[in-house]
Amino acid sequence: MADIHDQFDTVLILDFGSQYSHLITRRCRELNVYAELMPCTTKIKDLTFKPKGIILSGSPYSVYDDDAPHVDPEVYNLGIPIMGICYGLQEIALNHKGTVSQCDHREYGFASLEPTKQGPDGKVDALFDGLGDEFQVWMSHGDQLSTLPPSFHVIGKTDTAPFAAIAHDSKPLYGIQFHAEVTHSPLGKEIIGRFVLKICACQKNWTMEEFIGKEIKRIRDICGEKGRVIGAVSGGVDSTVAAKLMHEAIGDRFQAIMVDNGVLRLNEAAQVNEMLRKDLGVNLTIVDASELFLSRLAGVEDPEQKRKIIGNTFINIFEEEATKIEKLAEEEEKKGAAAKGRVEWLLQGTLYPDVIESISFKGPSATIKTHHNVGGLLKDMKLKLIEPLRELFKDEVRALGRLLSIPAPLVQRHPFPGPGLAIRILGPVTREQVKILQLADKIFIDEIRNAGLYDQIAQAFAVLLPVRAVGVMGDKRTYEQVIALRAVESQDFMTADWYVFPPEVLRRVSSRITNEVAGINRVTYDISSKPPATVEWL
Ligand SMILES: Nc1ncnc2c1ncn2[C@@H]1O[C@H](COP(=O)(O)OP(=O)(O)OP(=O)(O)O)[C@@H](O)[C@H]1O
Ligand SMILES: O=c1[nH]c(=O)c2[nH+]cn([C@@H]3O[C@H](COP(=O)(O)O)[C@@H](O)[C@H]3O)c2[nH]1
Ligand SMILES: NC(=O)CC[C@H](N)C(=O)O
Ligand SMILES: [Mg+2]
Repeated sequence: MADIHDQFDTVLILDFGSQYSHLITRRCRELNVYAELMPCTTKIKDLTFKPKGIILSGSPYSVYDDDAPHVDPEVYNLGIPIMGICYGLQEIALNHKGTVSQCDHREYGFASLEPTKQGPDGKVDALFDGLGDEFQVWMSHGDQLSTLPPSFHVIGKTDTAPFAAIAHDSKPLYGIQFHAEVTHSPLGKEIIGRFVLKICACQKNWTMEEFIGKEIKRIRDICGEKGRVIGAVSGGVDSTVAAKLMHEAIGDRFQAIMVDNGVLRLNEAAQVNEMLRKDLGVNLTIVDASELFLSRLAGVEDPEQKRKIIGNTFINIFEEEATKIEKLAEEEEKKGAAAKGRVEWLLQGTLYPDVIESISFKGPSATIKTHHNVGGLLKDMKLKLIEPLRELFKDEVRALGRLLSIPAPLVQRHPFPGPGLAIRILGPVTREQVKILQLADKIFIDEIRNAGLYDQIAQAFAVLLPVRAVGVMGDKRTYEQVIALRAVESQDFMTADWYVFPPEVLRRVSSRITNEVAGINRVTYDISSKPPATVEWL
């Protein structure tokens, strides 16, 4: 089976645990060059493909730390271009007998890089050629090179770092002390581009147009003539794009299943049904399991327990449905229908950030909350996994969705968590509480859309608080619940900031919710960023 890195020129990013490693991967992809992240401990003999170039990331370690991670020295025998960023530069220097020492003071923030003129004709290195006599870069380090390794020369310096960028005299080996991958280095992407396009000579063919054709062929190869696939869909972007891609590849041999868990948004099941079946032509079964979910959730307040119950119930329902589909096919066959293939595969909408998290060199970080979805938990299922979006970032998935003619409102949809409204109702979940939250949430989202703000906001939703407040309505005292509104701007949901609304939008939302939703007499707006808060309240 042709793997993705056999089909596209690939830059390998070796991760030493920097918080920016994934950004290096992203920058290459934005330049239409396929890049993949692997732990720095990867052994070259275990690589199943030959990269066109390698980038060594930054790291929280110092190269001289006892437990500092080091690259397999075999990388230098591959004969391909290698560039180190920050720790990566220090690692290359150390591997070539240079020295690294602690700076007098840590350098964190902007610096001005001056490309150094080389040789008699005074040209600057190809990495910086034409970028100007001096340009802004962003630094984050406590160590720096104190002596240059033999056979290397300086290609750029700053006021405090005389070896801010270095290159080997005859081999394609480079090191830069600054972080070219962050947007605070305005020419950073251009510099990464010089490396991957000019020095590594990668083809610029990583586009979703190229990807679609190749991925559809790959799916067909994997599934064979008859193999059938089932997949859980939620109406969210990831599962919809994955479902549509499967449909393009194997048509009706793909069967989508949506579970109504009783904590979806207002009319969500009906809308997803309409969309997937009619607009996208995907085979869909909707299973109404709301009774079961809500009965298992009764009286539960603890957020992690809510997640666990929902995750487990999802699996139970999903397995039942998979078995039903298999049985049905067997019965039809017995009655003489043409033999259908076995349901061998389970589609999952896993994205690259999930993959990165699991392969990151740094290892597991503290669990803030367990993000539950369906597929990730199907441990003892006999089904094999098929994950067509495994290599993609969210914006690539959206671009893919547009190419697959998935309607724009769907492609731009805000994410919605698998455990749904259960983690937005702060007390126990009941049908009545779900109804209140569904109505308030719909008003909020409708008004955001009416104001033309939906696409500027990464995620918006209402939260139902378990407290009651006093109000006055029609001269009568009321004693009712409170809705909190949440809207955030975010690139990747790892960090987020609250969205600044025009006041009239908030006024309209508040007035509509208190007027139209029985049981609510007060609306508040959440002005917390992440960190220290999280996006969801639970
Ligand atoms: N109600 C549901 N019915 C069936 N599957 C679901 C349901 N909710 C979630 N899932 C499954 O869990 C997966 C993970 O959910 P997640 O919310 O992360 O992704 P998504 O819903 O596809 O996209 P988005 O992140 O945009 O909401 C989905 O891709 C889908 O396979
Ligand atoms: O599928 C999911 N299952 C979950 O249990 C879950 N919890 C949070 N989220 C979504 O993740 C993003 C970050 O949310 P937090 O800042 O609250 O962790 C936001 O987009 C959240 O909506 C979830 N998604
Ligand atoms: N960002 C980095 O890669 C830092 C590398 C190393 N820990 C230093 O302080 O210099
Ligand atoms: Mg979702």
